[in-house]
Amino acid sequence: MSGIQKAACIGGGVIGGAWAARFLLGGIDVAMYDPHPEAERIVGEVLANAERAYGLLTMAPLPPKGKLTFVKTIEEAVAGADWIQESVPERVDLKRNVITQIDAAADPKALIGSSTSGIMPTELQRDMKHPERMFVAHPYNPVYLLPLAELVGGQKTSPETLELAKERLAPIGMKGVILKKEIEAFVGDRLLEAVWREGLWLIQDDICDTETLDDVIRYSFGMRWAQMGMFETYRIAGGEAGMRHFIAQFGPCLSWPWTKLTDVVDLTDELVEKIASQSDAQSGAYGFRELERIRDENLVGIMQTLKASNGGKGWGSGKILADFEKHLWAQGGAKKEAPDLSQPLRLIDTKVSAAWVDYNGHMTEHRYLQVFGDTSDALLRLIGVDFAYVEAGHSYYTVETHIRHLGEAKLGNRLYATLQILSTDDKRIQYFSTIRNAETDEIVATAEQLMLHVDSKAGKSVAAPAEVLAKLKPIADAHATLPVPDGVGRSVGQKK
Ligand SMILES: NC(=O)C1=CN([C@@H]2O[C@H](COP(=O)(O)OP(=O)(O)OC[C@H]3O[C@@H](n4cnc5c(N)ncnc54)[C@H](O)[C@@H]3O)[C@@H](O)[C@H]2O)C=CC1
Ligand SMILES: C[N+](C)(C)CC(=O)CC(=O)[O-]
Repeated sequence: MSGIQKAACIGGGVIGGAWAARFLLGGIDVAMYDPHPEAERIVGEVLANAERAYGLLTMAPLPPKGKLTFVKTIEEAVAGADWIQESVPERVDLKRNVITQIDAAADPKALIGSSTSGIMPTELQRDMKHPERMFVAHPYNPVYLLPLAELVGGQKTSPETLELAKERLAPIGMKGVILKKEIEAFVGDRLLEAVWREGLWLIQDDICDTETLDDVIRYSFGMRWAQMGMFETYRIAGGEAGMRHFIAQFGPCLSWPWTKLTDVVDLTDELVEKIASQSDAQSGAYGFRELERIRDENLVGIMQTLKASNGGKGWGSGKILADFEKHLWAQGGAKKEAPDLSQPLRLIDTKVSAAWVDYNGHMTEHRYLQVFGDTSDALLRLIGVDFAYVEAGHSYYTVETHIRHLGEAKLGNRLYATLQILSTDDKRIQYFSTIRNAETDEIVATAEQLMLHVDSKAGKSVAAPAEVLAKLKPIADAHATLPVPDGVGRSVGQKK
């Protein structure tokens, strides 16, 4: 995957700020131009929320954060950038002027994406000298979490540009979807606007208020849409007879008078006030950034669940997350220094996130196992048992775990985990992991575990190959000289 080396963001509001966060957390330096007097504060707040969300999203090693520079002109921003993202307000004249200015100053090979929600790229590239490298890269809010960018070319965009854009987005965890033709509002916003238009009528006509309308979405089809789209969902809704039956049954409803679809409600001051005050009653108890954080935690939870779906292969946005993590591990793993074998291996650094805390106000039981599991995975990667190894049909499975809870971990506590190998043979690894509070170094929990090397297709244990054992042996030999940790061999309820 050949990625972006340096990005420029022109416009740093809701979307430009979140693009910057996506780039920076992907390890890419960003030059930002936005004349707003508070641009630095606004982008800083978006970045803080994005960092918090990534901390919850993944244990994979993120690259060192890119450097963010605020500059005074478009020319300064685009200098040396190979991806330029325009995110200025949605006005054709303004966007066209800004894009023409970018075009004049940028390297002719740099890609120029526009965040526009609906303007055709042909309109935007009209006055450019190098229009072949300009396209729409329409993201979804929050750009740093939602992986999609609709890639739309105009009449003068080259097909190679769209393919290259797709390729460059992949290493930062994004999925570029190339549309076959340009159309106003692309695919996503055409669908969203149809739903929004109908929603506005339902409020205007006092059928429901904003809260009821949102409840209808989030308790029903909103949940479906997070994991399957419209057509896959309706295929299932057609029962055993599938899509043809679904269309035969529900297709005729489309011409019943259920909907006002193409009529646009008149957004009078009165209607705007009605919607705004209903929305205040619904969500006004939360501040804006607080609502963003709640949204981010929910999105993270959904993506993590989808990552575990489909027999662990990942599904939808969870598959994109799994692929992103593979990339991060491959990158981060390659840069790792040789481990210090003279002591237990420090393999995991993490933080207690809001989603990990239970009704007792501290880290809940199963998250300990998650940290210990991640520690085991880190050992496996160290000895060459990585994604490619597992995909090829072999792995290590955990067959026994004994966890002792010795301290408390509270929300936001930084933790680290070390691992000491106790014994090995060609099939088994017995080891002892310790989670400590990174600020106080106090032990929070320990786990003694046993893993077995398996042929996952045959479903039975087999000896690990020589190349894995060769990487394991020096660690096991070095750890055999360390004192046996306190707690090894303990059973439940046993006195010291
Ligand atoms: N807000 C959303 O949900 C989404 C917005 N978009 C698109 O992203 C673009 C930006 O929208 P938002 O971020 O929501 O707007 P915004 O109003 O939050 O941000 C626009 C930013 O552009 C800056 N700006 C104005 N003139 C400028 C110029 N000449 N050069 C550089 N910066 C300039 C403003 O100071 C402001 O910070 C629009 O094209 C919009 O359609 C796309 C997807 C979702
Ligand atoms: C409201 N909007 C048209 C700017 C929304 C988008 O373009 C995409 C999104 O994030 O919903």
